[in-house]
Amino acid sequence: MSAITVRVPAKVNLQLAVGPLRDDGYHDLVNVFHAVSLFDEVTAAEPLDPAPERDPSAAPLRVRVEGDLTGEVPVSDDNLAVRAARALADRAGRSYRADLLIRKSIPVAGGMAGGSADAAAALVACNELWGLGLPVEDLMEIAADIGSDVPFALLGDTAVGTGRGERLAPLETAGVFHWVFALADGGLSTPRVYGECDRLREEAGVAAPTPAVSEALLAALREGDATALGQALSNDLQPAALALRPSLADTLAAGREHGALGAIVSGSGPTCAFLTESAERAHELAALLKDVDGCRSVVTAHGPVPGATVAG
Ligand SMILES: C[C@@](CO)(OP(=O)(O)O)[C@H](O)COP(=O)(O)OP(=O)(O)OC[C@H]1O[C@@H](n2ccc(N)nc2=O)[C@H](O)[C@@H]1O
Ligand SMILES: Nc1ncnc2c1ncn2[C@@H]1O[C@H](COP(=O)(O)OP(=O)(O)O)[C@@H](O)[C@H]1O
Repeated sequence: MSAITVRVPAKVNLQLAVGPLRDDGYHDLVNVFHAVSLFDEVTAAEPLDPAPERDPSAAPLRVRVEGDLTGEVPVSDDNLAVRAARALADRAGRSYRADLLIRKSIPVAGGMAGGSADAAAALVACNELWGLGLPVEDLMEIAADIGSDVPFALLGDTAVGTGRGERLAPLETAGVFHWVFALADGGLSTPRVYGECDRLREEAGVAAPTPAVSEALLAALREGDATALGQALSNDLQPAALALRPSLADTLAAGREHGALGAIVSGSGPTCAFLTESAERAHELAALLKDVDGCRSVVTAHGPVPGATVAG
């Protein structure tokens, strides 16, 4: 096969409980991930130019990015998809080549793990393109070294992540949940939001709690109860995201006023997520939120959906 395309979903965090800062610079988490139907696509293709023995200057891994607002996505070796492909080649012990094309629909630096999704998609695509046949457990290990959210993009559906979010256990869910996402202008830096969370806790003299999964959330997922799920959504990073981007409070309030079952900042933000009763209600709410200040665009999606999957 000379090209493999993988489709990979965005995530929203249904619960993000942030524990103390660890010595390695990460926080212990209980992170309930939920994959939603907003997808990036990554194609890994055999390069058409001469093999390296004939052109030693040719880079083994190259990347192009297509889509709206892809300005902040690096097209260098720092791209998370390139880092993932390189880590996979290193594991296989050979200098494989690939041209990667990322078609982005997931907002960049939006708290929906688009970069992590691209890394997971690159692992699946290159594993196939290079005929490595590595099992998903091996891909999971490589994924965790790239970033805390990357393993979940391989797994998809709904899962709880512990440790720094990379140790996953799938969660039982029933039915389909309907979401509206309000995308903001510009991103928020994940380390900066974690740093602000620590700062706010210190300022308030509050010790970081030991993170624990919400039983109410687990029950709502098991029963497919959107009303209960809306009430159980929680995000310990939300106060920090709001401190750094105060306009998000207005976006969340607008969603609640228009009847969302739950309104929350997704992960480190600035994307805001709204849960609704039905696909129809999601479209109605999306239309109402379109004109809210600070809202760049609004999309609807459903979850859960599977993780990185070879297309076609
Ligand atoms: C906050 C979350 C919620 O799912 O995602 P986003 O909302 O940004 O997508 C994640 O915890 C982000 O995971 P990811 O984006 O993979 O982060 P990593 O590359 O592993 O780490 C980037 C930086 O975030 C901080 N970090 C990340 C994970 C963690 N458990 N504790 C942390 O403090 C650290 O400062 C770290 O250096
Ligand atoms: N393939 C990629 N897609 C998006 N961002 C990437 C990618 N590779 C590296 N990055 C960098 O990672 C940062 C965080 O990206 P992203 O995963 O979209 O956001 P978040 O961590 O908020 O979910 C971006 O600011 C960008 O500089």
